[in-house]
Amino acid sequence: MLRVEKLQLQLHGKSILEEVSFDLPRGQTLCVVGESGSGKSSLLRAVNGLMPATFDSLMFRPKNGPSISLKEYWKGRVGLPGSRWVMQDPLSALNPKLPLGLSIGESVFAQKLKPLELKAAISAALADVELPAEMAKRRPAQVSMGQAQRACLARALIARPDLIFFDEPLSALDAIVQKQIAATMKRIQTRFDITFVIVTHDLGFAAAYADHMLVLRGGKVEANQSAEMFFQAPESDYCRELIAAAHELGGLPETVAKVSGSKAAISC
Ligand SMILES: Nc1ncnc2c1ncn2[C@@H]1O[C@H](COP(=O)(O)OP(=O)(O)OP(=O)(O)O)[C@@H](O)[C@H]1O
Repeated sequence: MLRVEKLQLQLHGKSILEEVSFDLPRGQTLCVVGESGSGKSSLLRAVNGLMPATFDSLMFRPKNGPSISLKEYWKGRVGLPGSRWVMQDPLSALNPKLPLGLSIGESVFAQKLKPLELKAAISAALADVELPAEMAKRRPAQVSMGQAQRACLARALIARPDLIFFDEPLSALDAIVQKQIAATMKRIQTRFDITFVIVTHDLGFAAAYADHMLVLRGGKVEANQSAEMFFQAPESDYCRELIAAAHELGGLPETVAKVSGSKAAISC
């Protein structure tokens, strides 16, 4: 549903992304990993037309329509039709002055729902992310970080997106809440047939979650593989080293086979 061929991004004369390609089928998850500064967030922005990238081809196929060439679509607009974002820090993503219900409802204001319909849609979105309807009245300062991130998920979900971009969605949360929200994400992905692109530093999460892996290093692709192949037979020494390091730190499940690392240097 999202195919990117040879995307290049230069900012102020510096190469940020070089020949990045991937092809993500509908309903699946691409995890984008790589050390800090490798270009993960820039890739999400570039794929949404928010940065001046060049590419051979960038095609997006919404659920109920033919493929769209984003080069054409972006004449006069940005973003991908039917997509939403969930960011790393839920508290800065939500308006502190607005009750959560209004922040969630903002996503569908353009649909001009009647007040009762809007209220029902907000309650349903909250229920989808396992929050009670009364949360709609609370402001961000009156909820936990995990509840705030669930509200951000509800804000994305209420618009019934085809695709959600996540930028480090769990990194502001403790391990138990991470696990619970990851389970909610998986459930809503299956239920609503949504495609996910997730930037993460957490290889353990990627091992449990990804269908495809895109590993960036210094703006270049180190691996573009199915997750199964990536964890069994990674494409480069650097990726072997990443997996070995995650094993050493106890960040990968035992079911992921150990691969022997090389001497590739990893910085964070
Ligand atoms: N607007 C910008 N202008 C100039 N350089 C930028 C801009 N945005 C990002 N960069 C540079 O692009 C490179 C990649 O940054 P990016 O934020 O995409 O990395 P990242 O992999 O997402 O890092 P992190 O994991 O720390 O968030 C960095 O060298 C960064 O300084």
